[in-house]
Amino acid sequence: MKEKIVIALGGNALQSGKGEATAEAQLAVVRRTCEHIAQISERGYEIAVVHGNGPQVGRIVMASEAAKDVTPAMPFDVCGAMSQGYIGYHIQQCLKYALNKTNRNIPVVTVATQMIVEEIDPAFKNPTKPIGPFYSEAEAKALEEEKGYIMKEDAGRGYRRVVASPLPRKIVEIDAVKQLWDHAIVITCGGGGIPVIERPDGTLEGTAAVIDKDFAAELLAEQVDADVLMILTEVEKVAINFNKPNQQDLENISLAEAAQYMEEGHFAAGSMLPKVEAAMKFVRAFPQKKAIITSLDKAVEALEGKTGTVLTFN
Ligand SMILES: Nc1ncnc2c1ncn2[C@@H]1O[C@H](COP(=O)(O)OP(=O)(O)O)[C@@H](O)[C@H]1O
Ligand SMILES: NC(=O)OP(=O)(O)O
Repeated sequence: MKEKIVIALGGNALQSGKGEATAEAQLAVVRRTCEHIAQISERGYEIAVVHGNGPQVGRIVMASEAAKDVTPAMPFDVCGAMSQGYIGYHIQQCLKYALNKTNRNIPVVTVATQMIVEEIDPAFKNPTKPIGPFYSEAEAKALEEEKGYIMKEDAGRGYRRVVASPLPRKIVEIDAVKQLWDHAIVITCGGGGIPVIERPDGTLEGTAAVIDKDFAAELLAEQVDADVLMILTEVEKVAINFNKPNQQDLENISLAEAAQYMEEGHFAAGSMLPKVEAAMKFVRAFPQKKAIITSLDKAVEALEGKTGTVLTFN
């Protein structure tokens, strides 16, 4: 039986390091990303793809607000849905092309995916998720005053707007994803899913937030009984003492070791921490399975056990 893998794509899979925001720039990066995903598919894995959307949804919100004199501004959840649509479209187009090059006619489909979050999630009172472009400190202060945004420094890279990032609780379209699984590569839970709150009468209501895509990918991996949760980012391995002279890259780590390093503060909040937390949650739920954190270009090698940080229960 083919192994199932849920792949979470980090920011560098969608945008160049310079963060150029045009659709053309994104398409060029996605083209390269999809070559790697096609290679994974070629190795015989069944795949679902989850992608981030922080920069994209931030820019859609900005564009929508800037155009409000011409056309009504879109609510935040709708902007999230738009980001799923255009990122999914780019991945569909490029992945299909990459698969066809190896004569593998596998359908690729994006599911606009809603994710139930809890209205009482404390994240709504403590926004942490960076979205949109980077700003200088002075620009950030001006935006706080002008627009009431909450701006925070993002891992030494500049200031960004932050929004609430509640935990994903339930994938609304999970039955559709499961049915599609045997027939297609499914792009789902994009941007962590469109955050919705379930009312007592069963209706769903979109809310202003951006869910962490690594946590969403983990939930998906649990729900589809995936064999591997693979989180792809910029670094080949997770490290302790990251960016310090005594940095040490981690290869195979147990749940207990990961917990200890986390406790010691080795993983930066908002960047590596959610990835390690998602990986830990997956192996806690499925002690026989593994989570891999590595870079896009090392994904195939990591699946062959040659590199990456591999987290297992023991
Ligand atoms: N302990 C660590 N080990 C490795 N990378 C780390 C660590 N702490 C922080 N990082 C940084 O976190 C980044 C990944 O987070 P981020 O860029 O936010 O993710 P994404 O790939 O999902 O966009 C890495 O590229 C690295 O710069
Ligand atoms: N939604 C989400 O996690 O996006 P980023 O990966 O771009 O932060």
